[in-house]
Amino acid sequence: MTDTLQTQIPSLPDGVSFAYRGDALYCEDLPVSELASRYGTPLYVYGQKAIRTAYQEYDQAFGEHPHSIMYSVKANSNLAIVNLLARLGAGFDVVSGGELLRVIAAGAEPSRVVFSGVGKTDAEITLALQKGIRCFNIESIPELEQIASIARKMGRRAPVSVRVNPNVDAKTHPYISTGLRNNKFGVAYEQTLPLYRHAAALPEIEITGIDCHIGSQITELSPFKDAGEKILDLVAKLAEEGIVLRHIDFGGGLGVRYKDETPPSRKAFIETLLGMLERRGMSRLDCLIEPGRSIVANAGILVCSVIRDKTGETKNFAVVDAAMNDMGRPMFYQAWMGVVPVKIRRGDSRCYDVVGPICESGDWLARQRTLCIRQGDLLAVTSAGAYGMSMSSNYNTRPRAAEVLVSGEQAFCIREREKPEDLWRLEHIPQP
Ligand SMILES: Cc1ncc(COP(=O)(O)O)c(C=O)c1O
Ligand SMILES: N[C@@H](CCCC[NH3+])C(=O)O
Repeated sequence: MTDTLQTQIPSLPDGVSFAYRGDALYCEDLPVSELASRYGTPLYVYGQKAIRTAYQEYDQAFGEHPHSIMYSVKANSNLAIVNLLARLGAGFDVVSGGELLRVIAAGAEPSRVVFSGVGKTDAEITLALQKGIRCFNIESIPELEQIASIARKMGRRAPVSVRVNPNVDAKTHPYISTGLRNNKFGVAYEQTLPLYRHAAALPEIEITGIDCHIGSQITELSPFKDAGEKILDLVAKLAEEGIVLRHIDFGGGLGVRYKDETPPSRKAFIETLLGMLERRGMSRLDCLIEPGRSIVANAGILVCSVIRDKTGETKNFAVVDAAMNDMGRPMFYQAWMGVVPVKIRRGDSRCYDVVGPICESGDWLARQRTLCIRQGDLLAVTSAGAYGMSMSSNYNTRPRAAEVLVSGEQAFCIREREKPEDLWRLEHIPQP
């Protein structure tokens, strides 16, 4: 039962905002244990320095090349994080009217927003036209017709860029792969040129660019190169026909280290994109990217408390107060998330499955981890800044966690912990 003596400092995926000082985990200049006692658990903690650094690495890698970094809001849509990125100069990739209103509420300019998604409703298209977004990334021919018809009625011209499905394997989890022919996303490669020709003939449509996004958590450059070259072939063919684009949007998708992945650096990723443009003499094109995970994943942790140390017949369970409703990635994608102690304990360690209190066997955060813990100890799920809080739910009437943004020695509560009564606030009992 007793394994090894846990004395080593666990490795963290990215040391920008999070590091151990002695035995204690810190977010920038604050001990995470102090944040947990101040705000309770489960608690999302984000380091602003990691977000800032990631954004600036992208920005600097572009050098003088005209570019826009359109942060993909779905990764982490907290107003404070969107606001921080807006102040750094980011634009935004949104996929719903809600996300559009959210970025405007956070202080972003609608003219710096691109709107992606296969199912934009009439109400969302109307809202986006009223607000004056930078462009729609259109994903089908019927969507083009619908946007044109709404723009006509409003007496507007709609800026559009076509999201192309290049039929390229992103070599990632099938649920987060989006650029294969059988995925629902984008316009089929072969249909793209006829669609542009048709769009160019519509007076309500203003063609601005071309777009592709082939998936998420991509850890090699080759899928980006394969997709990029195919898109640039289209740009060249369009130019021959007199359809001149202003921008090319290579989408997001750059992976991060959760465990031992070695994704390309942000710099290498951008150099690859710019290299492709230069080789084709297309350097005048404004270059857009839509990163989400690679800006926020390693800028956040999810702090939880051990409720029970439950020794099973065949397994030990560390039952914690965070669950699949707080962090769904393990359940959705069998994703490996790091789990580290907030204060390192010296002593005998055992092998645990780290699980939540929800009534589902899929409610696990990590499996087979060697930990030295006691009831009441704090653990941190690492790399939790992306697709954590933004995918959370209230399943089992569990109030969502609080969120805190740390800057040096200062912590700011950027979302209060929900109260149970918040959860039924919109519900009504019919009168008998
Ligand atoms: C259209 C679009 N752009 C950008 C992103 C951001 O992807 P990532 O978080 O992998 O950078 C996504 C999500 O995969 C997306 O669907
Ligand atoms: N939710 C996914 C990423 C999806 C990207 C959306 N296009 C994840 O947690 O890995």
